[in-house]
Amino acid sequence: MSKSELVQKSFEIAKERYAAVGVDVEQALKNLQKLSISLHCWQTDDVVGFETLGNQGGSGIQATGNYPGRARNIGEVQADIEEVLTHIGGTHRFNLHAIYGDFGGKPVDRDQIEPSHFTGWMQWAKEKNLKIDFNSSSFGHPKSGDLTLANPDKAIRDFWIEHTKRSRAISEAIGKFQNDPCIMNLWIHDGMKDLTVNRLKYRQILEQSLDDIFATEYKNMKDCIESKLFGIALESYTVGSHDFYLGYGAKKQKIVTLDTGHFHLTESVADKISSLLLFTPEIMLHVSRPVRWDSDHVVTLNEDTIELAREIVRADALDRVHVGLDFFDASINRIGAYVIGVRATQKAFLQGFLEPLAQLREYEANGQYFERLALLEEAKSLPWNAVWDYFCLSSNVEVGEDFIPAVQKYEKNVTSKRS
Ligand SMILES: C[C@H](O)[C@H](O)[C@@H](O)C(=O)CO
Ligand SMILES: [Mn+2]
Repeated sequence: MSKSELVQKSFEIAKERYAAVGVDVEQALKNLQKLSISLHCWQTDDVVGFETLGNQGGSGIQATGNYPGRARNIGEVQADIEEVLTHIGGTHRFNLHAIYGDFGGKPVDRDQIEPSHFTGWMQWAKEKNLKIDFNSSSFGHPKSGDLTLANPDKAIRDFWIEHTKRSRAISEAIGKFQNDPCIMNLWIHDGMKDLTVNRLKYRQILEQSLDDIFATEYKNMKDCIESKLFGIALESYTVGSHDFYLGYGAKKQKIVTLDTGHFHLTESVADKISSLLLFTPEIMLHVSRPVRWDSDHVVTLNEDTIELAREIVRADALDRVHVGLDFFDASINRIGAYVIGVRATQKAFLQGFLEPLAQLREYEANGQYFERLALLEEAKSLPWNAVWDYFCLSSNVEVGEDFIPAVQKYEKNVTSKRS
């Protein structure tokens, strides 16, 4: 029997097995097909970008590793993303940072960026059937320091306010061009290495900066605000903490971004979904994998990711949740990193779509908690992977580990030749 016949046969059996617990597999496949994941540009080149002045690094984040083949220009980022797309089913988005503009070799400072620096990206994305999301970039610049939008120094603060306003205008232009809202994320590293006696003051300044930035209403972009627990060399205090942005988001109806690497390791990000859905308009996710800290490891199919996906499906909130990735591992094949991360995220959602929810909820309503736990446990080993293989087969992408040689081939022919 050929591999595809085997996949087909296993799928038919899985379908029956799932039907027995009240799950419609065809519907689950449709849902998975609709799940659009925003591929972050920064795994291609270790968050360096293409500014002529150069990204200085630092500002609380750090890509570690020196695996060969980093993308060195826009053409290489695009080629790498195109390669990634050949290994994943579904239709996806592309998440661009402001430092990845096409600056034509000119020194364009961050308070000077314009939509014209991103028209090439828009054109490319249209050709590749991708929608673009956007991010302001406040890190890795001579004016980044420890404080940007929360800086008491008006000149520095105004520089970053201008950058962020321009990032919103660029997002608006992108959204208009692609006839689909561009989701713009705002993350700043602002904080203190050591103890501060001015926690309130910096947060007051940040609130004022955000009010100024968000004063212009746009129709074709949506604002997201991303908190963080701490950054490297900014361990004692983060101005934009989760409480801060949760409060701001609820008050001003902004989208709160949940980066799964930005919380205490024993904190459940999945548990936050239902609360945010009640008080904020939508949710943006940065799916990541923290190992001991916000290490930005490649997403894998672990308990945290599965539980996060399940909570979104259980809340029937896919139309209010934007799923993006955020990892940057420079120690392994970067294209492989994307493929593993996207596929793991898709698998997690597929498991959510295949959950025997009606039966579980019936048990819960009846107070049958043994039965609920038993079915939750059994559901883990229902043949979801047969459905996954079928999704890959019918999406014309490699089934199972077959993507490994395909990624190796691109490495041999393309990325290994980059110096
Ligand atoms: C490069 C991204 O903006 C960055 O990863 C941010 O989203 C973040 O998570 C910082 O830790
Ligand atoms: Mn993030």
